[in-house]
Amino acid sequence: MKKFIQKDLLSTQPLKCVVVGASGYAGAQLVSLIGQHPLLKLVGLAVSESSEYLNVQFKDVYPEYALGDTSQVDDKFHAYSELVGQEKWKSVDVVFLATPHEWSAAHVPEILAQNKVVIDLSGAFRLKCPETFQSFYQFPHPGTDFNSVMHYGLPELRGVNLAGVAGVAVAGCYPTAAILSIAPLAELGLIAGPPVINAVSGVSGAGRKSTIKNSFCEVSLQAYGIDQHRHSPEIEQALDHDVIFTPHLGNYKRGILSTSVVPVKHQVTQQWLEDEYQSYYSQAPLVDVVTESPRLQDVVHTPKIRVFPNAIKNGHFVEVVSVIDNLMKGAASSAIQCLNLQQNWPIQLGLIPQNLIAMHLEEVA
Ligand SMILES: NC(=O)C1=CN([C@@H]2O[C@H](COP(=O)(O)OP(=O)(O)OC[C@H]3O[C@@H](n4cnc5c(N)ncnc54)[C@H](OP(=O)(O)O)[C@@H]3O)[C@@H](O)[C@H]2O)C=CC1
Ligand SMILES: CC(=O)N[C@@H](CCC(=O)OP(=O)(O)O)C(=O)O
Repeated sequence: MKKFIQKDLLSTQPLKCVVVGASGYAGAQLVSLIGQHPLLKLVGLAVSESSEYLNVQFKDVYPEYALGDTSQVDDKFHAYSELVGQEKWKSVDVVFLATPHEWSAAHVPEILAQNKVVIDLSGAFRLKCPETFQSFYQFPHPGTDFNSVMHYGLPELRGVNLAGVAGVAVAGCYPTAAILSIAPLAELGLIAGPPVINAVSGVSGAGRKSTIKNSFCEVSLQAYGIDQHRHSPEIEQALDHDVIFTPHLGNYKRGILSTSVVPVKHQVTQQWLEDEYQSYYSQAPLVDVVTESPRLQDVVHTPKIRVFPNAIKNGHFVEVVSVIDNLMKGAASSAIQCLNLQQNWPIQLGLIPQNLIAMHLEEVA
C-alpha cells in the first residue's frame, strides 16, 4: 500500500507500535489503521496467554483488515508476557491497549514506567473520581496519581491538549457521540437542565466474545443500563453537568446513533445554532456539522462523526443527532487521532488519504 505524507514530516522516523488486544474488535480495527498510517510501524500483536489465536496470523483471523505487504511485519498473535520478553519490545515507542478495563488498570503503570507512550482504549483511566469509578466499574480506581498522567482523549473536545503527554485514556464510544453533540452548548454555558441522551449501538460495541445477550438470535432493539451505565459519569465529567443517558442495543453490527435533547437557558434560532456548531468544529476535519438527519451508513467504516443540531420547541430546547462508527471514531480511529495530537502531527494523519493528498504530499519510501 502506498503511503503519503506532507514534506515537513518526511524526515520523521516512524514510531514502533504494539497493539495489546489485537484479536478483539477494537484492537483489530486499530491494527488495520496502523497499517495504513505513514508514520506508524506495527511491530507486535498481543493477546492473553489463553488466547485461541496464539501464533495465528492476523490475516487469517481478519482477512478484511489485511495489512498489505506483511513481509516485514510479525503479524502473528503472541501472549503479552511473551512479547515483553522479546528483544524488540525494548524499542517499542507506543503501546495501544484494546484490552478489558481491569487488564489496562493493572498493566498501564508498568508500561508507562518503561517510557512507552500508552494509548488505552479501555475505561480504566477515564474517570477521575475514585468513588464514582468504583461504583460504576466494580473494582478500585487505578489511583489518583494517574489522573495527571493519563489524559482524557476526545480529540475534538476544546481544552483537550495531548501534545507530549505520557498516556491517553481514549474516550468511550457512546461518550464520543454524546459529548461532541453537546460540547458547543456546554462551552457557551447554555445548558439549563440535564440533557436527555438516547443512543443505539450495534452489537460490536459489546466485543467479540459471544454471550447469550449478544448472540444473533437474541439481539432485538432494547434499552439497557438505565441510570447505571458507566458512560453516564464519563459524559457528566466531560460536560460538567448531570445527564440522563440511556443506551440501547440494536440488531446490527457497527455504528452508534445518538439523540440528545438539551434545555437551553435562552431562546436560540436554527441559524445561530448552526453557526455556533460550525464555529466550534471549524478546526476539526473529522467532524461534519450537517443540516440533514444523518444516517449510520454515512459514517460506518469511517473516522468521522456527523452532528446535526436543531433548535426545537420555539428555540427553548436543542436536539442534536449524531452518528459514529463505534469501532472507528468510537475507538480505533479516535485512538490514532490522540496519538497524532500527542506527536503534534495533523489530527487526521493516516485516516483520510484524500485529505492528505490535498496537503502537498510525498510518497513515503
Ligand atoms: N467494541 C467497542 O465498540 C469499543 C471498545 N472499547 C474498549 O476497547 C477494549 C476492547 O474492546 P473490544 O475490542 O470490544 O473487546 P473484545 O472482547 O473484542 O477484545 C478484547 C481483547 O482483549 C484481549 N485480552 C483479554 N484478556 C487479555 C489479557 N489478559 N491479556 C492480553 N490481552 C487480553 C483479547 O484477546 P484474547 O481473548 O484473544 O486473549 C482480545 O484481543 C475494551 O476495554 C472496551 O471497553 C472502546 C470503545 C469502543
Ligand atoms: C453495545 C455495548 O454493549 N456497548 C458497550 C459499550 C462499548 C464499550 O466497549 O465501551 P467503552 O467505549 O467504554 O470502551 C457497553 O454498553 O458496555
